[in-house]
Amino acid sequence: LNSKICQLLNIKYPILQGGMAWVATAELAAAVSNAGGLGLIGAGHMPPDALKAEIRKAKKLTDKPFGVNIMLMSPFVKEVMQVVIDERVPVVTTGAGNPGEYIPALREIGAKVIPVVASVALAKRLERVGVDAIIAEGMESGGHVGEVTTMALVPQVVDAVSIPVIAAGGIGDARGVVAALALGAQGVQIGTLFAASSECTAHPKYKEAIVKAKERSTIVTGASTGHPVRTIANRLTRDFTEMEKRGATVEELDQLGAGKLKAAVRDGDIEYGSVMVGQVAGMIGAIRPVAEIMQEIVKNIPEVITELTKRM
Ligand SMILES: O=C(O)COc1ccc(-c2c[nH]c(CNC(=O)Nc3ncc(Sc4ccccn4)s3)n2)cc1
Repeated sequence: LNSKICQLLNIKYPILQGGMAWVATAELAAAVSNAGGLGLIGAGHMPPDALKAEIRKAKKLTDKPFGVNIMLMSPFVKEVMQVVIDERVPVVTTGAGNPGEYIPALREIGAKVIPVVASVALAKRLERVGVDAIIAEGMESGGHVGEVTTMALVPQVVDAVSIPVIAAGGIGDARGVVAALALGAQGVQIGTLFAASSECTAHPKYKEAIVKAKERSTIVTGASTGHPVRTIANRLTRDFTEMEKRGATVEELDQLGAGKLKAAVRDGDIEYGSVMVGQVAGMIGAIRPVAEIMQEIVKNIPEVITELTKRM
């Protein structure tokens, strides 16, 4: 399975692990990089020193390339960009915003910059400012989502830009990877499946919630705040939906959401926490080591393609 992404990022398989806030710590990122993909530390709302420590930990756990995902809504975005530059992190992905203003500084140190986008318009805007590739993320994914599905978004982004496109959202096995390649993507980004791994340091109750979830267990709330977020339906989403119906202000809703991702992922509060999980959770039946997850995907890709060609 060769792909421009493998050459661009110097990795064996064009499989990135989503840089999920609170979920994607150095242990998970290093395990995915050691397994031949690209691991990404999720900076989330981390202060700069915490991120530096995480990057140093990852450098001890793997000598393969790994990256950092910067959430552009973080109050520390400027400081963490500086940490990424000082630490010479080779790959930077960004989410929940437009990284345009940071691209010159990142390109200066030769970091590959790969923004996550949820629209063709943003993909075109960012190609123009010189990003290296685009992660087109469908609304099947967990966390902060756009409004277009992976199946519809990916081919339209592929047609709109000439830089490599990585598909994200709803990819849970080799069939999803082959489908993404068929849509014109050069690689995939996988979040929920890697969150359900042994090396992921999330709370066992958060991981158990992924294994128990079905394809209809998640709901998107917060559209009225401008940050629609996909999580497992629970008491928090019921309270959130109630408040939205009663016309709560954006501040009140953001107040309700604040700190709830940490509550779910770190403290295992899956009733009142924000259990950010994608729709592929329905096909995840167990927590497995990253190497096993990666090897099963890579082994099955040729079989999926052979099965397809037999039907031609
Ligand atoms: O159009 C523009 O200029 C920028 O607009 C954008 C709008 C959306 C996106 C986008 C969609 N998906 C992604 C990548 N995925 C994510 O960013 N997923 C996330 N999950 C949890 C996060 S923490 C958070 C964030 C908001 C509210 C509550 N918590 S961020 N980025 C990127 C840019």
